[in-house]
Parts: sequence; structure tokens; C-alpha cells
Amino acid sequence: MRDAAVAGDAAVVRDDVGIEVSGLRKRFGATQALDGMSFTVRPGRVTGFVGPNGAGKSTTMRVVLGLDAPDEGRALVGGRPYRSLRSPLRWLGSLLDAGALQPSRTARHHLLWLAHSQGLPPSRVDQVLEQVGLAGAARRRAGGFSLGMRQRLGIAAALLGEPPALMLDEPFNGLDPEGIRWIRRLLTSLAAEGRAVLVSSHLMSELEDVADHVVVVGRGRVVADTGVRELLARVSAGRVTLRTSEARAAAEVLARAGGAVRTAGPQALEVTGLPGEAIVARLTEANVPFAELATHRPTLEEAYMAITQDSVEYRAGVER
Ligand SMILES: Nc1ncnc2c1ncn2[C@@H]1O[C@H](COP(=O)(O)OP(=O)(O)OP(=O)(O)O)[C@@H](O)[C@H]1O
Repeated sequence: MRDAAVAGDAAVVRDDVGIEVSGLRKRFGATQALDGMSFTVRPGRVTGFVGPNGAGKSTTMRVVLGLDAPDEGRALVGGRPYRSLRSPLRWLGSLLDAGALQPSRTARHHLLWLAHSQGLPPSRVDQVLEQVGLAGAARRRAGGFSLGMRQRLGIAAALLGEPPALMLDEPFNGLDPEGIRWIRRLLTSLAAEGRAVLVSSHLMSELEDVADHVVVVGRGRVVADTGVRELLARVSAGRVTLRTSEARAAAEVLARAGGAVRTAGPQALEVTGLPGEAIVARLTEANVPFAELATHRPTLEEAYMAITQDSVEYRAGVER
């Protein structure tokens, strides 16, 4: 019955299909690639899957797709193992290795072949080619495509079955700045339609302005699983920079008011622990001249550094 619901021709995306990974363990020889990996990708938001090279992101995705068998644990799509789904592309669209293409096939034929194998109508092929901006290159051989075009073709394949869940491994790779903006907009709109979207990256900065939630991994396990807004709020220490010709006097006033002050240039100070309004009020009261007061908004990258720093300390703590 659930397959029938997905296969229906209504444009409505079903919004109850997530991806659930629980207690995955996987060893390759001496390498413990997954060491208790557990998280859930919920519908209606973009979940970033972030961690350094070798952290276990691709292996997790391969396990979700049934390409690698875990030693322990399980992975479910819409409550079922991917391999048990009748038309898997209608459930979960994925981009794993954009290079894995038959080079002599045209982009259109590649997608037609996929559509046919999944019982999808050929009309979907032209729709997705249009959607990813490859309509003009549809009849060119994929072997001659740039990496960016291959990424787009891989994303077209992922979108073919209008799946309620999507899983993309490093989709920003090889894309130019316009391509990166394009994919951010696409991912945001897919999540806004109610789809569950998992996107991996080894660079937190790539997920800025697109991820609603992040699962940070290291050494085969989850280090943090948190909303982006909560994460930024947690690391937002309220850093303010200002210029003043009387840096020494300003530093004294602000330190007395409870701020942590450090010199950030010949006539520049950086203050943490005091809101901008309090800095203005204290310096004005004390008649200390200042200019160019700037409140610093933390980036996702800084948040990531803070989390991974904590996890390094945590590991150091438990290993002793
Ligand atoms: N087929 C395999 N045989 C042996 N080791 C493997 C295999 N697949 C993965 N590994 C190892 O498992 C660990 C996790 O790799 P994985 O590719 O999942 O990490 P990742 O987070 O996706 O990193 P990357 O961004 O480099 O792809 C690495 O140490 C990797 O070398």
C-alpha cells in the first residue's frame, strides 16, 4: 500500500518518509569505518552530514543503499530496508559517485535507461534534465562532461522518481560558485516540498545557508546532532570589534564592565562577553571616542570548530 501511495500521480510529496540509521558498525580489515553510527534524517529539512575525510559518511550512505552490509545495526528508508523497496528510486534518490557513468551513453539515454528500469515514464527524463539545467546537453555523451555537469546529471538521476527522501554525497564537489548557489536553492526547495534531504560534505562552510540541521561525525560515530540555529546560538559568544584612538582607556572601561578585551590591530579592539549596546553605553559614559563598532555573527565553520574541539577534548578525557 505504501508503494502505491508513492507511485500515485498526485504532485503532493508524502512527508512521512525519513532515513533512519541505528547502531551501525562496519569494519574493513583493521579500520573501524563505522563505530555505532546512529541518526535520523527527518522530512522537510536539509540535514548536513559533516565530518573529515574518512569519518564514515560514504560508508553510511552505502549501507543505507544496501551496497555495503553492516556488521551490526540497521538502516531504514520510510521504515523499511532499501533493498526491500519495490521501486527504490521512488523512495530515495541518491548521488554517490558522480563519476560512475557509462561514458558512451548520452545524458538522456542514461536517464531513460534508469527510468525504464524503475518503471518511470520517459517524460520524467526531460523534466529532470530541465530541472538541473542540462536540457541543452541532453544528447551529448556523458563521457565528455565536466565534473560539474556529471554532478548535475547524478542529481537528475536522484530526482527521477520524485522521491520523498534524497541522499547526496558531496554534491558540491566540482561545482563553480554559480553551481553551488544553484544546488543550495535546489536542496532548500526540495526540503520545503516536504522531502527528507541528507547532504554530506567535509566542509561545514559548504552547508552555510542551506542546512537546517547538522549531524557531525568523526571516526565512525556521531559527534553532534543539532539544529543549525541552536548550534549557532550556542557558539555565539557575542564578539564585537571596534576602532578607537584611545585603545588603552577603552580596554580598561570595557574590562571593568565585565568584557574580555584583546587588541585586534593598532587602533582596534575585540570584545567578548558584552553586548554591543553595553559597549556603546560604557564608552559614551566614560567619554572614550570610538567608531566602526561591528557585531560578529558566527559562521557554521566556527561552530564546527567549536564542536570538534569539544570532541577532541572529550576523547582526550576518556582515553586517559
Ligand atoms: N571498501 C573499503 N575497503 C577498505 N577500507 C574502506 C572501504 N571503504 C571505506 N574504507 C575506510 O573506512 C573509513 C571511512 O571511509 P568513508 O569513505 O566512509 O569516509 P568519508 O567520511 O566518506 O570520507 P571521504 O570524505 O574521504 O569519502 C576510511 O578509513 C576508509 O579508508
